[in-house]
This record gives sequence, structure tokens and C-alpha cells, in this order.
Amino acid sequence: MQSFYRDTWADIDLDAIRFNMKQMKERYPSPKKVYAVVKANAYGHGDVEVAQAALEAGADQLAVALLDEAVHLRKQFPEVPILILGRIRPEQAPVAAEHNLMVTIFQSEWVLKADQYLNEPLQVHLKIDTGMNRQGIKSADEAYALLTTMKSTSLVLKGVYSHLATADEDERLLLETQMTRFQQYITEFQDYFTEEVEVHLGNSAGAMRFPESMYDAVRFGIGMYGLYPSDLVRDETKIPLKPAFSLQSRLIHIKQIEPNETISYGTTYTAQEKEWIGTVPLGYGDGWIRKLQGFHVLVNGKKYPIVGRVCMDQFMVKLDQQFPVDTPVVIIGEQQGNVVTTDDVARHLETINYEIPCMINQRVPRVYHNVNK
Ligand SMILES: Cc1ncc(COP(=O)(O)O)c(CNc2conc2O)c1O
Repeated sequence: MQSFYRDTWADIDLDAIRFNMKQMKERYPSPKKVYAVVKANAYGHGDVEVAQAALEAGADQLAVALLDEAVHLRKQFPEVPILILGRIRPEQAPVAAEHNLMVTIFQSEWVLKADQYLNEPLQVHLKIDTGMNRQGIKSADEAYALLTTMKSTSLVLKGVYSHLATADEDERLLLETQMTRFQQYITEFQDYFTEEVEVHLGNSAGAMRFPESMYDAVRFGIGMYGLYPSDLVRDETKIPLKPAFSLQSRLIHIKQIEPNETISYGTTYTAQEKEWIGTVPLGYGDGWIRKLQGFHVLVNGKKYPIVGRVCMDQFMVKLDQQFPVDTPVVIIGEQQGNVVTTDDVARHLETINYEIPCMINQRVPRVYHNVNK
């Protein structure tokens, strides 16, 4: 039963999520662990639905960015290990402990402050910054100070990890530097990083390219959604992935305009001849931004250009014939053997595929397919 009224929606294929997770599990089998990275509402796909499908397909644990995301998922998944990748506030440590969440730490002062609020154990993963320069401790001295400080607290070390900045690129210097630095920490602090401490380093690119060098667990994000971290990873690994996200709509209006008539705000498009113009109910109010003027969509299996400025709720396309109202429009996905990919949209916007499903906001309903397995 459809629970929305509008003529635009995103189809999420949960069988694709399962297929992609199985590809990762095949290349990185148990007892190694795979985190399904479902932060940012599962990269715009829907965190609960994706987490459920990923777990069905063999994912061992979940990773999110925010305490808010983790608490939301804990309500749906009472037993699954959940790691928060971002920093939470020290005063929120009891919330994480109460919900049995794993928290990322990398500041000694945080450890001391959080412990003042805690009256039960809190599971933590130590983040090491080996070159991403975003979060993490930066030296062995810092690591020693933090681990020493931890001894007298309620914090329980459950993991140690780092994040790779260029695993998706044909760049070896920083990649090898990061891997070497990480191993140096693992060796130097082996008395702290015992069997119970999970060691993890890989994102999708690291996990797909170098599974044998990825320690105890990998954090599988973009690949789970059927998108490659880069063309290099796709071509080098040849791992088959199936895109889970497609974006559908219908023509809500079609008319013919005369030569020299203009389209939309600011008259940035002028018809050169009699032209059929269709209106599609998606706009920058949905995250389909104005820079997508000049991109294209599929109607009847053929690519047609977006003409004139994208509005808040609609955009216009130049057609080559009259189509009836309600004619299906594929904005991202396949139609009659033709395809517009998330990568095509990313290329037009001079960005990466990660950003595209994330940018399509929650005014666009997500419709889940192949839910129960
Ligand atoms: C710490 C950490 N681990 C794993 C992942 C998963 O990476 P993947 O999707 O390439 O597999 C991310 C993704 N973080 C981001 C992806 O894009 N921008 C980010 O900050 C991350 O920040």
C-alpha cells in the first residue's frame, strides 16, 4: 500500500543490498567481521531497512556517525553491536552506555570527563589518525597517555581503528604510510590490544582491494549500496555490485511552445523551434539542485535534457514528441535498456557518487522492494 501522494519517489532494492554484502562476506569471510556502515540514514537509502537487509546477508555489526543514529537503530536492533564513528559529548557517555553502544575515543581529556558521568562500563574503540587528519590520536605518546588514563575508568577497550584517505586512488605513498603507521601502533601497544580488542582499518576501497591486509573487521559503506568508491576499485577488483538506489517520477504536464519562448525563472533557455516541453515534479526542495540544469532524464527509454532553471519543486525537460500526462520518467536508474547512473549525476555535478543518494532528502519517499527474505 503506497503511503504517499506525490509523483516522485526513490526505489530501494534490498536484494541489491543483500547481494553486495554477500560479495564482501565472500571476500572477507567469518570470523572476520563486516560492519554495515549505515550512517546518514544509510547514505540516504534508509538506515533501518538497509541494516535489516545487510544483517540478513551476513553483516556482523553496524556503524553510524552520530549517537542519535545509534540510539535510533538500537531501538530496532537490541542485540547488534553498533559503533559510533564520530565524537560524542563526554556528558552523553551514559546514554551510550545505557544503550550498549560502542563509542569512538581519541582525547585523554574526553576519557576523564566522560568517566565523571559514568556509573556503568562503556565500550570504546580507540581511533588512531594515521594520515586522514580528521579524528584520532596522532602519536604514540598520546596513545600511551590515553590508554594509561583509561585504566582507572569505566571505559572498556573493545577496538582500535584508523581510516584510509586514499584507498580508492592509484596513490601508494600515503596509503602505505597509513598502513605502516597503523601496524606500528598495533605492534607497540600489543599489550593493550589483546585478543578482545578488534583491530580494523578498511573502508569499502581498502576492504575490496586488500582484504588480506584488513585485520579483524572492515567498515563496508559505499560498496554495500552497489556503488564503487572509484572506477579504479571497480576495474581492479571486478567485484560485481548492484546499485540499490533509483529515482522515479512521472510527467505532470506536457505542452508545445513556440520558437523564442523561454523556460523557467530567468529565461535561461529559449526554444529555437516549436518544442514539446515536459514538467517533472522534482526540484531543489528535494535536493535535486539547480546545477542539474543541462543534465538529462529518461522518458520512454530515451535521454532528454533538463532545460531552464530547476525550480524548488519541478524541472522541465525538452522532449521530441508529445507524451501523455503520467508518462514514467527515470531520473536515476534503467528504462527500456537505457540507464542513467548515480555516477552520471555525480559526474555532471563534479562530485562523488556518495553524495547523490545522500542529497535526495526525505521529502522524496523511499519505496522498499524485496523487504522480507
Ligand atoms: C570512519 C569511516 N569508516 C568507514 C566508512 C565507510 O567508507 P566507504 O563508504 O567508503 O566504505 C566511512 C565513510 N565516511 C565517509 C564517506 O564519505 N565521506 C565520509 O566521511 C568512515 O568515515
